[in-house]
Amino acid sequence: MDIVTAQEMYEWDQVAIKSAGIEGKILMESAGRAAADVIERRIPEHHKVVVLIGAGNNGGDGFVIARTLLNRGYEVEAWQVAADEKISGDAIVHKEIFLASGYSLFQLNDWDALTQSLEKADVIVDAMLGIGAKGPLRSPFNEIVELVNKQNSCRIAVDLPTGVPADEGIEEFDGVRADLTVVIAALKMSAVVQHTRPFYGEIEMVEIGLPVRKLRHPERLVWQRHDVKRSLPERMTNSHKGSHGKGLMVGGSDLMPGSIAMSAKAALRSGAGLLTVATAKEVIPSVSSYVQEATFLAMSETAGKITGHIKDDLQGFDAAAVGMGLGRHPEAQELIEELLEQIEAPLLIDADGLFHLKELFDKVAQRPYPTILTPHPGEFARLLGKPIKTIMQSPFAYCRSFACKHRVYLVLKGPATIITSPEGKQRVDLTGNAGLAKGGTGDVLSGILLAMVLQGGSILDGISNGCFIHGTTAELLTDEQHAMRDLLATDVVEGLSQTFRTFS
Ligand SMILES: NC(=O)C1=CN([C@@H]2O[C@H](COP(=O)(O)OP(=O)(O)OC[C@H]3O[C@@H](n4cnc5c(N)ncnc54)[C@H](O)[C@@H]3O)[C@@H](O)[C@H]2O)[C@@H](O)CC1
Ligand SMILES: Nc1ncnc2c1ncn2[C@@H]1O[C@H](COP(=O)(O)OP(=O)(O)O)[C@@H](O)[C@H]1O
Ligand SMILES: [K+]
Repeated sequence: MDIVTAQEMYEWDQVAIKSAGIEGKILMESAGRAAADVIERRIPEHHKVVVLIGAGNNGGDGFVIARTLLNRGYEVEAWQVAADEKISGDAIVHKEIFLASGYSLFQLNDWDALTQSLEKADVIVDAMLGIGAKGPLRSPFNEIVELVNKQNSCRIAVDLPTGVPADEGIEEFDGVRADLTVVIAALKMSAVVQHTRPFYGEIEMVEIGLPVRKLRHPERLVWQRHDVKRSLPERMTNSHKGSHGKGLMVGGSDLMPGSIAMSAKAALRSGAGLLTVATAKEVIPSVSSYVQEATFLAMSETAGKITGHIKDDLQGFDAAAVGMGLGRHPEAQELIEELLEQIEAPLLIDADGLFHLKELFDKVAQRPYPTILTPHPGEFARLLGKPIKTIMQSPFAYCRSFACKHRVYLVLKGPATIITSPEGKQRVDLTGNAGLAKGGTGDVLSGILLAMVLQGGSILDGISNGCFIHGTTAELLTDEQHAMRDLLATDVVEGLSQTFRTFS
């Protein structure tokens, strides 16, 4: 599922119109009818519907929706909330068809009448502004949005809630708070950005007949189950443990032995062939009792934290992960530096491993092997030296420029996890739920990601699959045996079996 900016969406429309000969008014008819189908499926026939219609193409969709629902017997009041002379483009055509079909239109001459109409409505359809909205809402839209948000009725937005910017990066705005948004043809960026996402409510996407093969797809999409099914490496019948990768995991300390333990178990539960855990000597017994399948490298330690070097040969590993429960002591920086220089394979850096990384960016960029960083927003903000709020307002742009500049794969974790390749390709994982908002779930993710990288295929596919599997496991667990409140990171580790079974 593509994620587009307003500009990219307009380019698609132009391809449809100019290259494929699908006129704008046909696209509008398709969009409006598809949205009406969604609305019809969601509401009982006796419900009173008010459709609020703006001047541009979003308003045009509104004329089609109102006409279609009226044709199908719904009680609909269609309100044109822009002046007659402002109605533009294909919306003019659909206004004429609406009127010529024998239906009447309410005009915004009398605020009391609109207020009464909205108060009586069971459903308010917002077809006022879509991707064309620019700047703060002007009158009367600002007043109408306020009025709409006060109602108890169900609010259904067309394409995007009026007032919400389509793109990332806009902090100040006021918008319709929709219960459901019928998204046309592709997700707009703001549908997955933290501060704009809540305005959309539930999201349902409709297809409007765009010529998909002719479109220039942005390298930005939602990673879905069918993508995982297609790209998850198969386990061959005659494989042996070496076929599935030999992994190294470095981390753990006396006060955080659980992190590396959960990462290690998650990696093994996700298919890693062989796993060696390098950790402080005194930490080994607690980790090994939880992960009996792993082997260990005892690292020298000071006050329960790894301080020494890895003396073992680092050549034989197919991938490594470092940072989980490592601690933020100065010696950790030397360890990360050593791994960046010596691991001749993909290296994933998480948690405390990211703490000193700002000092090591040169080493990261120089690596001829893939480096994968998995920060949460706080860790990413630290790496960038910018406030979390600033980054989370434009996460796609920040992730892209960071990943390209430092030549890394970046996994910015959250309810919408953004995965970026060093070339700037972006994938969003929308799986998971607030059950994962707990300490330790990031460690589990690191383990899963290491295992995915170990098992071959492209790194970008592997880490995208890992994020999907992590989130889907939480969903399966909270659907069945757990509530979001009680779900633990260790439950996610054990729940992986259930998820993998759905892929076999
Ligand atoms: N061929 C197409 O382009 C298609 C477009 N579609 C719909 O068209 C929408 C985009 O249409 P438009 O480009 O006409 O844009 P919009 O309909 O989103 O908005 C344009 C109108 O809003 C006004 N406006 C902009 N910013 C404003 C503000 N801050 N306060 C008050 N008024 C403001 C403009 O003056 C203009 O009248 C999409 O979101 C989608 O719903 C669909 O019908 C499918 C086909
Ligand atoms: N509300 C949420 N919805 C979906 N996923 C979430 C949510 N909160 C957290 N997660 C996921 O849980 C994990 C948390 O990772 P992280 O913050 O590193 O935790 P920790 O360091 O405690 O292990 C990430 O994969 C993140 O995407
Ligand atoms: K809208």
